Amino acid sequence: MRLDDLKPASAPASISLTATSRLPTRYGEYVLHVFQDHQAGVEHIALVLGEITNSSNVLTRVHSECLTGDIFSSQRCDCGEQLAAAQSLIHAAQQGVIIYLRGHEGRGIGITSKILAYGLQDQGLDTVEANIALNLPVDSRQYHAAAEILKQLKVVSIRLLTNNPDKVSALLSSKVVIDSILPIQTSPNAFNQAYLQTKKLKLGHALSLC
Ligand SMILES: Nc1nc2c(ncn2[C@@H]2O[C@H](COP(=O)(O)OP(=O)(O)OP(=O)(O)O)[C@@H](O)[C@H]2O)c(=O)[nH]1
Ligand SMILES: [Zn+2]
Repeated sequence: MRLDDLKPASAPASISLTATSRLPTRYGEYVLHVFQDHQAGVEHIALVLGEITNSSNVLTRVHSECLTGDIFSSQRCDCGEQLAAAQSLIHAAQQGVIIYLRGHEGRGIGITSKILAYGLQDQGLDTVEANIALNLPVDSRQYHAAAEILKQLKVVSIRLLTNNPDKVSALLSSKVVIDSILPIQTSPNAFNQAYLQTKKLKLGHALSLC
């Protein structure tokens, strides 16, 4: 796929493809596209394996940026493990896409506030209470950029890897066609057990925990 192939005349100017390259990874040889989100002022990533243009049922992970989990292997959350699991599943299927959404750090509150929230969680608040104590929204993420990227990649419909019902609703309201939803389970550890329990109980995530 070339840059020109990805620019339908009808695409809103708010998201545009700015660069593309091969990206060999431990999980296969992907193609990485950078999309500039002019409205949010961030650059999102689409990591594509195999041919997804005009394809249905494409295995898809829409992943919110988590610096601590994705880069530093933090055990306070399950993000890093989920990202690796998604890449591994896509590798096994030999087709799929990971849309890595920037500006989503801390469910939208940013890295400074997330780390402040971690401090409050260390004093006994849960992940939801900590955001509220900082006078910040519990979850301010939006997904229309992901929908627009899927449209520009000409993906017809997806198999979405997620446990988050709000993500499903948001993508559906942005006109993404979801064929099925696949849970993305990770192994809880001593540091993220309470966090996962809160995601399940307060945020409605489809997690099977004991
Ligand atoms: N504010 C805040 N954000 C967190 C915390 N732990 C992880 N995050 C952020 O939460 C986002 C990921 O959201 P999750 O709820 O883990 O998962 P999800 O993407 O909504 O749902 P899945 O598709 O099932 O993974 C990332 O942006 C993380 O930075 C926390 O304790 N507080
Ligand atoms: Zn995380």
